[in-house]
Amino acid sequence: MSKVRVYEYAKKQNVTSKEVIDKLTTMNIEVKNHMATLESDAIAKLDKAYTGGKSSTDTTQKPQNQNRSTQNTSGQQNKGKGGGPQAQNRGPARGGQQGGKGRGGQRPGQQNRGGKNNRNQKNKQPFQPTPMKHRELPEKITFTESLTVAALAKKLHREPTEVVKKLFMVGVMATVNQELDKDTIELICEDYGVEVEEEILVDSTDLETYFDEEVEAGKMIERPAVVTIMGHVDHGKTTLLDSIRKTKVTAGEAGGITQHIGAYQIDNDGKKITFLDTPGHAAFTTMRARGAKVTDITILVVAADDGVMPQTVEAINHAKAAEVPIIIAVNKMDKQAANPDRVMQELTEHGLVSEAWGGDTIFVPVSALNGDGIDNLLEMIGLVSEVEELKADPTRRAMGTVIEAELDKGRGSVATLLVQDGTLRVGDPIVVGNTFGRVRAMVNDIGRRVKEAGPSTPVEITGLNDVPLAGDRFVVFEDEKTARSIGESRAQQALQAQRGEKTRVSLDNLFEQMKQGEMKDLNVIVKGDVQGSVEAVAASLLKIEVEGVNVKIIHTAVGAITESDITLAAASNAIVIGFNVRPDANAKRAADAEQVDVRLHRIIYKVIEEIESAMTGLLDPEFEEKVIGQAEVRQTFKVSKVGTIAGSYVTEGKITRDSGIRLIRDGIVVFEGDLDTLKRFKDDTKEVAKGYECGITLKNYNDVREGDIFEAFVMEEIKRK
Ligand SMILES: Nc1nc2c(ncn2[C@@H]2O[C@H](COP(=O)(O)OP(=O)(O)OP(=O)(O)O)[C@@H](O)[C@H]2O)c(=O)[nH]1
Repeated sequence: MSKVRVYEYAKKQNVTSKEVIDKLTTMNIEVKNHMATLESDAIAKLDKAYTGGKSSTDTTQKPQNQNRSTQNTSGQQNKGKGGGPQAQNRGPARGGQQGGKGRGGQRPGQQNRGGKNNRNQKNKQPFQPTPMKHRELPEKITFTESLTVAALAKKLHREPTEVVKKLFMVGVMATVNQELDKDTIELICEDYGVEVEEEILVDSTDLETYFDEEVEAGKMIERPAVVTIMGHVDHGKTTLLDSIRKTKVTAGEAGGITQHIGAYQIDNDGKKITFLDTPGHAAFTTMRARGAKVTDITILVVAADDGVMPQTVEAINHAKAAEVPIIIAVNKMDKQAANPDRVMQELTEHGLVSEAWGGDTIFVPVSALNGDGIDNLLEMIGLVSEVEELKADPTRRAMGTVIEAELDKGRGSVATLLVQDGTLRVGDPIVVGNTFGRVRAMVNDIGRRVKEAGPSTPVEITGLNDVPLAGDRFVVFEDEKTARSIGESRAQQALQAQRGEKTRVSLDNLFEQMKQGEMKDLNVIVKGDVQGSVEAVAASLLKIEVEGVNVKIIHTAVGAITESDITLAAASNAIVIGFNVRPDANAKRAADAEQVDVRLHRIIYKVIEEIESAMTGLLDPEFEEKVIGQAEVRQTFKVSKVGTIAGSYVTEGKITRDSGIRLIRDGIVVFEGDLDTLKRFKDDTKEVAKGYECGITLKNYNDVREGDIFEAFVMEEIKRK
């Protein structure tokens, strides 16, 4: 019979050590304390008292899954008293724990092991203690995304093999290094009775996440609307901006007339409105392309004497793509030639129907020059802002967008920021795009130094380590160290991203994106040579029916593909179709840089075919012609049945048997077709290189003359982007 200490015995009987000691005292058995060893006769007596004589230390009676504790107990036996308190501790502790958790279930594997141990015990082989400490199951574990079996076992303080067995029991065959998904992890943890929680990793360097932070509804207050003015060249954007500012800037403010930064704020009957002075639509869309939505309302200026012009349409489409409400300012109403009805009529064609005509677009006749109608315009802005319910929480950390930024010789990096939420203060540690710093000085729209700026306020700041880009987001952090580390890792990431690839939609990856459910709308911009062809292409595109994706025409116009088209395409993840038109040099460069897919066509059904096949994943490989060589005809021989043999001399590159041939006479292509035979002396040959003579005949063409030039070309498949 084994020796057992008092506390061990107490644990087995689920009583306190003191109770056991008391009982022993009544039996006249003296023990010093709970660590005292019980002799076998004492155990027998206690057993009698507690269990009516059934031995409590008889290990062979126990469930097999307690074999490990048995193992330890037998170890203690072998080692005798030298086993030390810790070693003695293990066996019973585990036994108690298992009993406590009420888990009597046995696994076949464990039985086997138990059997083996029992044999060991019988053979009295020296005991090898298990290296892993037996630890209690944790109450709760956490994981992110997934865990390997080994990692899960470690978190559960269990042997990996035990977890593998458990998995096996629930029908999951897994090796120790296999990744387990969320469901499986939860299943296993449930089986162990351990709570489990998935931790969602938040990327602290992603500034957008701060914009998405939950805010208390109670702290939200009304904020000024942010307005952008757009329109065709010379329709009066600048004049309107000036006119609004002059009428509304308080007279007492010295220097209030000169606008200091690319945005300003006015007070209209106690309500503030912020105007952004973005030069043109491109800037507006560039910001959007960078993920920033800054504009709440767009004022579209249309000169009443000129009507809707190409850039008016472009502005409409930019605003629509950004889903920003549009107010029409029909300008130059003071002019004799003003014809507001015509403006209304023309805009109807672009889906902007005036309220007077039963639509819901606000039209305000104004004269930016003499100030007529400006009050009405501001009132309408107020009305739309109310409908939009523009709100922000001034108590939050400040965040917003860069309106413009530059490097100033004296002051270093200078950035105009639009605070969109929270309140920005001098001294705030800040991350702006891929730059960081502390707000050193802050200046408002009229050049005054300010200490803080609330929602919808434009301010100019200094104190950044580098110059950010227009459209970059900014977020304030609790300390400079955090700001620095986030700013630095963002700069690092940006560098890596520059080297890596962007995934813009292109016809080549369209099908892939559709399959992955990333694409619901295929945004398309159509540019064409004449209005008729643009409309025809757009109409045919809209007729394409492929399940899972919708063609959405976001902009159409007559003329070459411009940089602005590319910017809009990049911001809206659109492809550009050019029908009988080409991109200009700037557009080409921008398309390359932004990786916008530009498709050029001359035949409508080809456009449709291409888009359709891209949608169904059947896009044919694209080929490009490559000129491989040139030969000059030195002499011709007419041979009956064969035709004209051109004795030629290869002047450049090479001519190959399977190349296509263009026959050029006086700079004009007179024939294009296939080569029939290519011979060196009398033998057929596969290719003839520069500096050699050869005989060439063409398939179905005999009018070859001395002095003609053969241009050899091959069609090469080009790798899709
Ligand atoms: N008669 C009249 N002229 C106006 C009015 N608004 C603007 N103009 C004139 O129209 C011309 C163009 O005005 P701008 O404000 O520069 O036009 P813009 O749209 O800003 O032009 P860009 O900056 O070139 O795109 C200027 O000569 C203005 O004086 C108006 O309400 N009435």
